[in-house]
Amino acid sequence: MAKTISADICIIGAGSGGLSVAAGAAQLGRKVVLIEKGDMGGDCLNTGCVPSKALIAAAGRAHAIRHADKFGIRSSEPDVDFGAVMDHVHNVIATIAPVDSQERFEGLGVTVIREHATFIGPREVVAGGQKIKAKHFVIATGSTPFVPPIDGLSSVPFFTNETIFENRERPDHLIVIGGGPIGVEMAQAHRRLGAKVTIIEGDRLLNKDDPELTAIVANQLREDGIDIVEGAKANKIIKTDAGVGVNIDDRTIVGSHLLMAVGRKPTVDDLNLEAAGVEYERSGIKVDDRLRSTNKRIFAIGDVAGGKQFTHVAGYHASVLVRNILFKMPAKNNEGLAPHVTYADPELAQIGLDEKTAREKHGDEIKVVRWPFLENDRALAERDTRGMVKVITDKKGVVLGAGIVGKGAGDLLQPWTLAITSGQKIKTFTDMIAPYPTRGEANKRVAGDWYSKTLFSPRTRKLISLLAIFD
Ligand SMILES: Cc1cc2nc3c(=O)[nH]c(=O)nc-3n(C[C@H](O)[C@H](O)[C@H](O)COP(=O)(O)OP(=O)(O)OC[C@H]3O[C@@H](n4cnc5c(N)ncnc54)[C@H](O)[C@@H]3O)c2cc1C
Ligand SMILES: NC(=O)c1ccc[n+]([C@@H]2O[C@H](COP(=O)([O-])OP(=O)(O)OC[C@H]3O[C@@H](n4cnc5c(N)ncnc54)[C@H](O)[C@@H]3O)[C@@H](O)[C@H]2O)c1
Repeated sequence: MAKTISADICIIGAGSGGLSVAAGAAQLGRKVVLIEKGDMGGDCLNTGCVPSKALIAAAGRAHAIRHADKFGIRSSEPDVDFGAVMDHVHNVIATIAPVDSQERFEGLGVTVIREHATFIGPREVVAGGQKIKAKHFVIATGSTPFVPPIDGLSSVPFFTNETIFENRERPDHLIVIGGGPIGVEMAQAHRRLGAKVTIIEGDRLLNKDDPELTAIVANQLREDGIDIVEGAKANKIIKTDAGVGVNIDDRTIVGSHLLMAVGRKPTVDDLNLEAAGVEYERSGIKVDDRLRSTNKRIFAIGDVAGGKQFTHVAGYHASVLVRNILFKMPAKNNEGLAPHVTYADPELAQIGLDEKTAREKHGDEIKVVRWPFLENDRALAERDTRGMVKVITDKKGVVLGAGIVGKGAGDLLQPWTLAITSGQKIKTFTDMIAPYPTRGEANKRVAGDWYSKTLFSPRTRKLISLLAIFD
């Protein structure tokens, strides 16, 4: 007979979302059970954000060695030890892992069960030999790589994000199917670590972002030597002597290895959601604006909730949930305000509306301003002037969206995130004093540009000459 545990909150999944709820609820004195079937830390720590950014960092070093000559330092072809690069990647994971560990959470008072969880009723879950009854359940089971039913795919070995960081030998020629964030980040990292790389993208590269900005990333990828095939869906995969062949339209691209990066699938299988009265669809569990499922005692957060799939969104969902469940506040999910960053070089960061969506929503009642890093002294000193800051406002200057492409774009975007979250006008940026020389000055200059046409108009000049009477 299964042992029964009673809890205030039972969380399924110890990834970015589940861990945040567990830490918050336990520290607020609630009895929390956290169930995890795999590694603590979920996708982000083990097979997502952390290993990918560590690999990108190594690739950046290799790229810098190749291109040092512009600084008067002799360039050379770096001697990349791919196995040692993967050691570095796993070392970074191990360094961060204690924060997400079972020991840490048990130290906070959480009961951690390392088993697969399944619902057996609207308020009951079983995991291993234990039955958990709770006032509230949180499904934070994340997502897994979507593997499309492409003819022949099952006849060849292929990587996904779950296996690529275990590979210790540099691929001769990596074919990446999918030119979204995973495809782009992994393609550039592998190319810079010495592999030949081809990206096959059915639509256009990074198609969720502003094409004016993504074109700058695509240029760099091409300059790095990546072959990009856009508007071409992989329709058949064949096994070849070299490894793998991917048929697109009337030609076959042959490579040594294959990475599938065509999107994600919410982890809803094997949870027996029907028994709990929780409905789901292809994109994930159906939730209302308070993240409640069709069973009001069961919430869903993070990748499985069918919205934006980012670690910071899963963490934000957790905060919405804590306010709802513990503070009894009707907090609403407003993930539309979440920024996203693709960590290519140059980085690509976006918050709020991009130009196309802003025009669809506001017609011509918007103003678009840009400031290129070509006019930024720090960028010139660093000989890296790729990219720009692009800002969209309404007629009165309220910031609707901002997109940045360039070195450190993710960090540079943060004041715009604050401005949009707090409904500020672009004038806030002209008022601030930005330290010189920083890339952040571009944020002030783009705001200055918004006013310059008015400021340097004949009307203002006339006003200034009138005021000169008081000289
Ligand atoms: C290659 C890659 C790079 C990424 N880079 C970034 C980035 O730079 N920035 C960013 O913000 N986002 C990034 N993401 C996205 C980010 O990893 C996810 O959005 C985030 O991990 C989602 O968190 P989550 O808590 O919803 O799910 P997860 O972190 O996936 O956690 C879900 C957990 O639930 C467990 N689980 C599932 N079913 C059960 C069950 N029945 N019983 C018990 N346990 C179960 C799983 O084992 C897993 O540990 C990246 C993703 C990938 C794949
Ligand atoms: N920096 C980050 O924050 C980061 C990094 C990686 C992943 N992520 C998260 O993970 C999610 C998944 O990333 P992803 O890149 O796998 O998915 P994605 O859905 O963003 O991109 C997949 C791409 O594959 C293409 N595609 C689909 N089928 C194809 C086919 N048969 N042939 C050729 N192309 C095909 C699609 O057109 C699309 O552009 C992202 O949306 C994001 O939420 C975030």
